[in-house]
Amino acid sequence: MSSEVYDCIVIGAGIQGSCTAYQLAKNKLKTLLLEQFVLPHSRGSSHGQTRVIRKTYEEDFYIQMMHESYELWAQLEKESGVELYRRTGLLVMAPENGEGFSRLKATMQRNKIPTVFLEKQEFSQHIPNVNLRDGYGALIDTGAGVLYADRALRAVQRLFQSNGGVIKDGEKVIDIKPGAVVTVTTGSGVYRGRSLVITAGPWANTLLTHTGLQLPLKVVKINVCYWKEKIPGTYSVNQRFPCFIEMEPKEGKYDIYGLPSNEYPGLMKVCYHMGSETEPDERDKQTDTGDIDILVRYVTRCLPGLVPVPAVVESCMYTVTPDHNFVLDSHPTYGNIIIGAGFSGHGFKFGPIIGKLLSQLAMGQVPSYNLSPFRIQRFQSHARSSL
Ligand SMILES: Cc1cc2nc3c(=O)[nH]c(=O)nc-3n(C[C@H](O)[C@H](O)[C@H](O)COP(=O)(O)OP(=O)(O)OC[C@H]3O[C@@H](n4cnc5c(N)ncnc54)[C@H](O)[C@@H]3O)c2cc1C
Ligand SMILES: O=C(O)[C@@H]1CCCCN1
Repeated sequence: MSSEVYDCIVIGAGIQGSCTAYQLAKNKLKTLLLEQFVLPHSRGSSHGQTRVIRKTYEEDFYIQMMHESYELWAQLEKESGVELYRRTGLLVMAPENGEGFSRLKATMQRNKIPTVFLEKQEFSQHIPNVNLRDGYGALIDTGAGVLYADRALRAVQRLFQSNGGVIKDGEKVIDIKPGAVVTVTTGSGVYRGRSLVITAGPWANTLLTHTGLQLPLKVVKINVCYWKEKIPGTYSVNQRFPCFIEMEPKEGKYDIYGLPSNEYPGLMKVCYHMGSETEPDERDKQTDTGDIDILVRYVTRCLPGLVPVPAVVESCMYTVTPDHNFVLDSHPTYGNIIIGAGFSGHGFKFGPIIGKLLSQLAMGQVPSYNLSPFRIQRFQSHARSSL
């Protein structure tokens, strides 16, 4: 074991761990970022070319965090010199008189988010090649867009290193010994840190076992489906086609969403916002395609310009909490162990602000947002502490 003691060790170099490590290094803390796989990899939750960024949320607290997150993404673009965000707008379709849509509209208005409400008659003029279901309303969050995910992850990791941070990839953490100085053992080394941040995505509970804590997290495999345009360019980012979310689609219980064709020319990404449960190390053994059946019916009904058979299917994982809100908190027993987990399929856009908040917790500072929606305590009967 080296006698070196880091100010902070971060486990997991997905978007949340990388953004946290970057914030710590920027604050001049001696920081080590450990990653089990050789980087870059496609086995967790942060890989792939694109993610949606939006302020379209029903809860004020997410909108407030997104205001700052947009600013931090813009700063990252500036510091890295890499384009990370492309504005496309986000179309939301939902049952017009449903509770979700009413709540969403009210929150958008209350927070003065630039929004265009589309009447049924003008819908097809603004959004050609999309069939709006009868009884469904539509709005556009005009500032929403696409984040270039893989590019963003690389940029943040580079900035972390250029601020003096150390990344050790291909090093799986196999043990954690809590204490005033935490000892972390990997397959090839032993490291010590005054604080520890666990941002292990789908593996959060595997690591938390070493600290006597389990969270109510469900890991699901998402089939990331790309669909071929019958006429290339119909749904292209270059034609200013927006991202979209359909809430409460008739075809399934969860949202269906899409991003304009961009990363694979002629192919549009359309996915189901849920999947089937999996062990993170056994992801490829989960072969359920019930979500794809739902998507085939949806594409056939709603997106007539796409061939209703997926042309490419990739894999990704969500780590889902019971209320779909994140976990951003200190460990209930060990105050110098910080946990960022359960991003429930919507955490990427928050990466920079989550990095800031987790770094504040690791530095013992008061976090700049009220973190009560994200506390471990909210699970009460769910969270099992074996200590
Ligand atoms: C298909 C899909 C679509 C999505 N769409 C959106 C979207 O449009 N907008 C949005 O905002 N969000 C979206 N998300 C969610 C977002 O991508 C995730 O919330 C985010 O990437 C989670 O990041 P993370 O760092 O927590 O996890 P991960 O990226 O999984 O990172 C955790 C890391 O920890 C490492 N690790 C685990 N165990 C160990 C160990 N023992 N030792 C060392 N390292 C370890 C893992 O290898 C991994 O690299 C989507 C997710 C998916 C899957
Ligand atoms: O976080 C998001 O914005 C998207 C919305 C749709 C589901 C996947 N995640």
